[in-house]
Amino acid sequence: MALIWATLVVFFVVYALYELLNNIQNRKRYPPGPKGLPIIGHLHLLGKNPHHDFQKLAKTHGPLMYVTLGLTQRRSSSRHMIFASRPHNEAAQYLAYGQKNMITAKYGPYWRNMRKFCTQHLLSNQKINSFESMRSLSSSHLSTKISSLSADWTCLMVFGKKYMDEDLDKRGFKALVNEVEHLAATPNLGDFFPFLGVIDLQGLTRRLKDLSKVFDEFLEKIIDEHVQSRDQKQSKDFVDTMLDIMQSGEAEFQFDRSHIKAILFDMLIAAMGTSPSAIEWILTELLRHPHVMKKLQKELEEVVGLERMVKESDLEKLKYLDMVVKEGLRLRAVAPLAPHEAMEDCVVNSFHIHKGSRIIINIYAIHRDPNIWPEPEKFLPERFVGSNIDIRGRDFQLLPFGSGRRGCPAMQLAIVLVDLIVAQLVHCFDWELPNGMQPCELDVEEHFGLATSRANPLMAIPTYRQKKQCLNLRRYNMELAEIVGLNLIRYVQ
Ligand code: HEM
Repeated sequence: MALIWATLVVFFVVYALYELLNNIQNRKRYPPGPKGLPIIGHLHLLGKNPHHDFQKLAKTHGPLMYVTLGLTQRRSSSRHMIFASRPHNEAAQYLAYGQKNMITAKYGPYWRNMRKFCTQHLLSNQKINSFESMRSLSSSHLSTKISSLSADWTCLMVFGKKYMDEDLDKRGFKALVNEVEHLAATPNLGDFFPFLGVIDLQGLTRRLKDLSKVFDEFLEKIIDEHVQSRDQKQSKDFVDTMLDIMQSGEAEFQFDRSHIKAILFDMLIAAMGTSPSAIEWILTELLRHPHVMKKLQKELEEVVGLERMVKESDLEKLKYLDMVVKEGLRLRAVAPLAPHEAMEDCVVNSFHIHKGSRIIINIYAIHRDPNIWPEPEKFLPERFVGSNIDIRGRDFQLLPFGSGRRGCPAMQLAIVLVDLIVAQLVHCFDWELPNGMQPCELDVEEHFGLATSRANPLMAIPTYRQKKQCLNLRRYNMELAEIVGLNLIRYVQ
């Protein structure tokens, strides 16, 4: 009997040692991270500006960090083809017909084909150039009903015609797009605890359903109009081309009316939120730094003069403008967090990442990393003098448009829009702050959303500075200023 017990004890000891050794050998090294709470993980560490919170945590835990949010896991990380997918997104279930849009689509044939299609038929350099006349001439008689130039240009490019606020809803484009951006970025318990999505404790699902109904009716109307007018049209626009694909049945992926609506929705939201926010942030920094504004005006005077408007063809000669815009997009990242999903188990910087993990690239933190950018919190366009760092996703220290497969497909269009509108506003007007406010008093509080905008509207007083005062030009500029969301409190007569 004693022998049996001794054998069993030896067996268990050997087995335990074997298991221990095995575990040590196979132990996966996960990225470091803060201590989390049961069930909610690190959800309680995130406030109204999660990009700031992630940045603070990374100062303690390093650039590749592991946090768990509810029942899902997130890592702040570098990028790779394996991370080319997007995680589950509760808001897009309602607004984008079950993530059938491009922005939140999972990596796969549908996303690949739609991206290729949108790039070819809407966002290629050739297409963007073909809309140049629309961006200048038609602006002189912009409808005052749509208070957004971006909306106007987007409607023209994507839908083939302009739409008025009331075509969407009495609340108007800007208000509804703001609401979408806010809801899409609000931490939704359904994203982290899938079973809670159904209960809708935060009341978000009800608001999402309400919004999706308004947008759905608008997009249905656009498609119907295109179906009815197809035979009379000489040239096809973006919607017509998508209808052709749907009706031909030749798409290599499932493609019906809901897919068309999801893509149109993407373009509308992406275009209306991002570029106006970027412009508003750059103007904020110019108002906070009058010497930069003066230097930019001087460049514009030298290159363009004061006898005519800035044109798209002038942009490549405006080197200081390029630095101002780069620095503005660095300091005030409009899309501060890029959400991705790991498609396979992988190892990054010797840390193990599980398949299915959410990967969040904190563009905001990269842009303010003191190891890369001296005095990162300062607005210093001159930091780009003699530097060939660009914003097109090639240089990983400056990624306002992301990079790689999921990088912004509309980057070229966005750069033209932002450059042109900033140049025109600074060229046509001198700007001052209201009520004797000093430049350093102008706040930079952020409102986190799909596009992170100013929390408080920008108030500024423009004074007309061009020599030849042509009426159309004057009206155009006033509209431009309203369009980018500035609440102009006084126009100079
Ligand atoms: C200043 C303006 C803009 C900025 C800063 C910006 C930035 C970004 C960023 C950071 C991403 C995510 C990249 C990633 O996940 O790695 C993105 C994706 C995207 N953007 Fe933009 N964007 C701008 C303008 C636009 C415009 C005007 C449009 C449409 C007309 C647009 C359409 C899209 C789409 C469809 C995606 C998703 C691409 C995909 O997932 O495959 N963006 N953008």
